[in-house]
Amino acid sequence: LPNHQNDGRSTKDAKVLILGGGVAGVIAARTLHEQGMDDFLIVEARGELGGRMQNIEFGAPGEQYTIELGPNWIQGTQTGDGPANPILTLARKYNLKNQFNDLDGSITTYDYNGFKNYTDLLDTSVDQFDQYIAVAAERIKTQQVDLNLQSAYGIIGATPKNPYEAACQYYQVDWVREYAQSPDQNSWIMSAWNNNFTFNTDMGGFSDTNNLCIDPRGFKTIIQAEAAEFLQSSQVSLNSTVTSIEYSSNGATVTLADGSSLSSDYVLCTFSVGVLQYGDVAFEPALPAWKVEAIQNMVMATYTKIFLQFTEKFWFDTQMAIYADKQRGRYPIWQSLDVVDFLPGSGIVFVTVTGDFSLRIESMEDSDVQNEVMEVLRAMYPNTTVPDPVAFLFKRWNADPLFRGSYSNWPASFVPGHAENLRATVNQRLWFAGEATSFKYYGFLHGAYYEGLHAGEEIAKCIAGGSCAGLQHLDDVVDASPYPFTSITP
Ligand SMILES: Cc1cc2nc3c(=O)[nH]c(=O)nc-3n(C[C@H](O)[C@H](O)[C@H](O)COP(=O)(O)OP(=O)(O)OC[C@H]3O[C@@H](n4cnc5c(N)ncnc54)[C@H](O)[C@@H]3O)c2cc1C
Repeated sequence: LPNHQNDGRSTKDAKVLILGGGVAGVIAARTLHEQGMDDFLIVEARGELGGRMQNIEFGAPGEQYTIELGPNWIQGTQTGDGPANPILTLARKYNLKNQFNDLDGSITTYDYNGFKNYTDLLDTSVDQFDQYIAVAAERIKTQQVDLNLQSAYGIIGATPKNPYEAACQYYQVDWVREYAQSPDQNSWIMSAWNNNFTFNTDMGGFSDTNNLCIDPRGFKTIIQAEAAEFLQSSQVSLNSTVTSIEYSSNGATVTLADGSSLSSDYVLCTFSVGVLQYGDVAFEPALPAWKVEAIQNMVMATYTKIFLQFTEKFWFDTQMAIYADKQRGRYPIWQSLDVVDFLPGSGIVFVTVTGDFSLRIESMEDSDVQNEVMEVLRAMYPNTTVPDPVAFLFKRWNADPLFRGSYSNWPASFVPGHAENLRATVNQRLWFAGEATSFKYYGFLHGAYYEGLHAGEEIAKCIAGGSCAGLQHLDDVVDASPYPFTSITP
């Protein structure tokens, strides 16, 4: 048998198995490579790298355009020569075509009877959003308990009272800031800080600008091109679905769907928290209770873009539109790609739904969803003969076993100890990284980027040092106090 012991390589299949070839996996691999450690293997179920960065050609034959099913924006760019979002840095390096998306100023508003101007309410909802962030900062100073956003809006006196206020709140909370969950499912304090770290330059954020990727190569091109700079074909195994991960303090063995297995000294798991919650991958031994609690306590939100193409544009000339329905979250946010800065002449408009509404439409037939969407569009344009679309498409992110949702979102019951445990190493050998393990930028591409970087650096240190404890965890996340009302008799 060949013996690799003397050439510095592991006798196992790789020193590090990187499970998942999304942003976190690719950047972890690049980091190991930069540290001179090339004995790693990326194991990815799909036929390409990029993970949730996915695009397709959409439209009638001969009228097709590249659209993004997953991430679309570089969120928070750069202010002057301040810190740059690393996704922006990659975009610059690979000449990614991206454009400023005017999410504050280029908006038309509608309700179920057609056009209706309520942009003043939108301005109010921006002020309310700023207020809830400011109050969250005060609560942190005095170590007050986290609450959910619905409570936050109630406390600052901003609970929506009609469909217009609800639509504007949805725009600010569920949509612009991409929490993709209704306010009752969001942490107040952490969502405020998640917002600040990316968008608020006073808090170290990049900028409050969102740039939309409209590159015909697709957004994923930046991560694939980056991988092409350092990755050898022997360092990546595509079309390889992991079914189980066996780990001990000596290393790990990963089993694939075809029955084959791979062994390593270290394993870095970058699967989404949705995949981990769902139990798509078996861990042997079962993960410890502190890790299970952290995984199950995070929320995997779903964000769904529903694309339509028409032969002729009949809709708003702004980049954005808001539709206020009697039911909050029913086909509320519309984006036109058929504008001068994006894909002029494309005839493409799309509507986004999130959270429970996403789950609802994932359980429906495409044709039924299309009928509902068209009903809304026809209500928005009562005096126009709105034809049926020539193309219609949406991706079911929650049903996809490789993702089980779109991105993580911190609920009020998730406290910093849980975040530490979500990221912590198990038995020194089993590591975790991905957008969800980012304290500051969970949910975002740049969160996945920084987490891949961090895990790569830490694993490289372990390898260089011979061994190490990994990232530490708390055995118990303690936040509760004993039942205090001793004077109350049962
Ligand atoms: C609809 C949508 C819109 C978004 N919008 C934005 C946006 O505009 N801006 C932004 O910054 N972020 C956005 N995001 C979030 C962003 O896409 C993620 O934060 C980021 O891509 C996560 O990268 P990751 O490496 O952590 O995980 P992933 O990209 O999920 O990588 C994990 C990899 O593991 C693979 N995998 C899973 N299970 C297995 C298995 N059993 N065996 C082998 N491989 C497996 C998956 O195929 C995947 O490639 C959006 C996401 C979605 C879905």
